[in-house]
Amino acid sequence: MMKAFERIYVALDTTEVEYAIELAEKLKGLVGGMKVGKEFFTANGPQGVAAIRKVGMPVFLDLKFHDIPNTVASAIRAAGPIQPEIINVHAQGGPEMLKKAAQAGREAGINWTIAVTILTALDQDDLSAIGLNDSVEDQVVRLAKLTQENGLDGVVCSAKEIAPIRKACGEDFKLIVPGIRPAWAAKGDQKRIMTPADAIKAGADVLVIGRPITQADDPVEAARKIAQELEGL
Ligand SMILES: O=C(O)c1cc(=O)[nH]c(=O)n1[C@@H]1O[C@H](COP(=O)(O)O)[C@@H](O)[C@H]1O
Repeated sequence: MMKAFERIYVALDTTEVEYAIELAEKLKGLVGGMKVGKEFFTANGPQGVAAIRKVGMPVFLDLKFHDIPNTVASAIRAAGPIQPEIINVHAQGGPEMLKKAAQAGREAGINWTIAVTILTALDQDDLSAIGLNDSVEDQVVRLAKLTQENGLDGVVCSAKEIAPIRKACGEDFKLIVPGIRPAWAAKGDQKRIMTPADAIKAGADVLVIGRPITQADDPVEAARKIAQELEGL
């Protein structure tokens, strides 16, 4: 059973490796892990990720691979030596890509290989603009089922879709949820959002939280406040 604070992964969206290490050191013991994405990885590569791992925190390598099946599988195998706890691809890469990604994740010894459904910065109008005329919820559930059928461990989704995905995919399927905004934080570019406590109550396994912690005047205090909101739920 995960403790409440262990469900929080902090998004290290920065190019600055020293700052990232310092933040990871300060947040160790207050949150469950660090999420390293395209900005940090493009600037600092696998060595940068290794420096975060060295702090002693699990890492979610968020590179959202979306390419032909062979390329995605090879990229996941290449991530093996970095030893991320979680890695992700885009579910829109299709069934064959998902299957190969799941296999590669297992071969690489990565604990959870998961797929992004519909990004939390998109809403119904954005889906229409790219020619997807189903509701956000139907499209997310379709992609979650496809992800599960092809052997991955879970999905990234907004908190708004936790209930329908749980219904479709069951209790063991991992739900990693960004677009988290405490009542006191700015929404920024996120559109499908929820508070940390409500997302956990809805059934999220992991909360991905960036700016509400990293851009706070005191990130340690912000992380502590969020962890406290989750205690005893
Ligand atoms: O895969 C992700 O982590 C992800 C998927 C998604 O649908 N939406 C989303 O915001 N994310 C990531 O989650 C983090 C959210 O950061 P904040 O909006 O600052 O809390 C960013 O690093 C995003 O890249």
